[in-house]
Amino acid sequence: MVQQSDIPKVIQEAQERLDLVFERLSVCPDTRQRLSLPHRVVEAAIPVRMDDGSLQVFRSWRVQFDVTRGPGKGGIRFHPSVSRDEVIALSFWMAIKCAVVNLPYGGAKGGVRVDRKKLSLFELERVSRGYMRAMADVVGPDVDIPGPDMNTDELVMGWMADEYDVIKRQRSPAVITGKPVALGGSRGRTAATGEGAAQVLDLWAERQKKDNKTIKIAIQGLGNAGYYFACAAERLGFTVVAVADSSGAVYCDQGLDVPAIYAHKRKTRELKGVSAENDKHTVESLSNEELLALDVDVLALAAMENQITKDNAKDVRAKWLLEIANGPVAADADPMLQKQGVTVLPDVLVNTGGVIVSYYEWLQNRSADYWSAEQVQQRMQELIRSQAELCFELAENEDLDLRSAAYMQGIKRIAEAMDARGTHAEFNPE
Ligand SMILES: NC(=O)C1=CN([C@@H]2O[C@H](COP(=O)(O)OP(=O)(O)OC[C@H]3O[C@@H](n4cnc5c(N)ncnc54)[C@H](OP(=O)(O)O)[C@@H]3O)[C@@H](O)[C@H]2O)C=CC1
Ligand SMILES: O=C(O)CCC(=O)C(=O)O
Repeated sequence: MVQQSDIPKVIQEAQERLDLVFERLSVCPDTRQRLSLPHRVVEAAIPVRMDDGSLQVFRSWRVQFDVTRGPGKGGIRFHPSVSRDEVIALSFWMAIKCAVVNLPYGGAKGGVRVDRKKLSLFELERVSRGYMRAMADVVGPDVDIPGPDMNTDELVMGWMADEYDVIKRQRSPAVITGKPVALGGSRGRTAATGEGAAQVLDLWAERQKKDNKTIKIAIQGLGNAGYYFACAAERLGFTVVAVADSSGAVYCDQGLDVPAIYAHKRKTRELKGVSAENDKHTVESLSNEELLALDVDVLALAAMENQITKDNAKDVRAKWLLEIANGPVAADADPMLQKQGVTVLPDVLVNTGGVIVSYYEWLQNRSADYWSAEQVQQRMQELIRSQAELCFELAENEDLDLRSAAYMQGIKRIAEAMDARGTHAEFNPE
């Protein structure tokens, strides 16, 4: 029997968010116990020779939280504050997320405690290859398939894929997703997370009978997820009026020229200094806090976890909050937002475009049959919209908030798989 004190605090907190779902669902109580502890946690030191000749040792983790529905799946995060607990929590949410959109995967996640911005390109390559050397024995196409996350991109995935091949002395493209197309990556993976989030928002607006043209969006985070979300949202007729990165935010009520702003950011590495020349209209500089409190229709959070907490939830004036990042709304802020009438579209549904296209990449690698960008886009849209539709209907029929409905959709599928494996042979709800 798992003791409460054995359960990592982050998982106790995660499970508290699921209380309502477990109460409502007639699944075996053992499911909750099974989801209390990670299946496997691997911690490794990565020694790296720096360009100046010194040696630095980076801490890293790979966690496979649950593998009942299939091999582990989840990205690798490079961040100076990443911790064992954070990776455990993220791997837990990956298990729920893959089940919400019915991918044949469990949940996993990885992390390296490193500040990418302080590394040269060669140092970044050595850290990436070092991570794969440390984890090569615990990942694999049928075991655990890493992919990109914060501060890791196709460059990093490509080096890791190559390192795995060198270690195993064979070509195994299906071991990792988010690779460059030249190495078996899928067309459309780079934009997929943002694209998928825009599709969920579009469907939600349609159900609310709102015209996209009347909807103004502020976005926190202008990296992979945030930038491609902005592009897709504009294509679908929404207006992006504000964007933020870690250096600050810019705002223009008539709408921003996001590609021009992104080009500036890529050149200078920050939003600071975006001026009127970069944009169709004059832009105003804001702080991140001001962006979160803007009077817009949609606040899209595409940066980090815990951006809206009990301390700033009261300042949110947007009607809809789109969670593109993982865990951007802290548990204690949820009831406050509900009370204020803010609808939260939850991360475990909204940001699944990325992992869906990662799944398609894995399928393409395994069949050696490669799809066009249009095929990828069409299949991803169909899948994310149909699973979002199911979730929205569940919320309506069961009178649940959207987060609880998404959790219910995911947990039910995990519980069914646990049951089918015979783990709960003795369980009979009748
Ligand atoms: N990439 C993917 O496929 C997926 C990503 N996600 C989630 O989406 C989120 C973003 O990931 P991704 O886009 O890949 O990461 P990136 O590293 O590409 O981008 C992160 C962005 O957030 C900004 N940022 C960081 N801290 C802050 C802050 N305190 N305030 C405002 N902006 C900030 C960064 O600013 P700066 O550029 O200045 O550093 C950057 O623009 C993460 O939670 C990730 O887990 C979820 C599913 C899939
Ligand atoms: O494509 C992947 O496997 C990464 C997905 C991921 O890490 C996420 O959805 O948070």
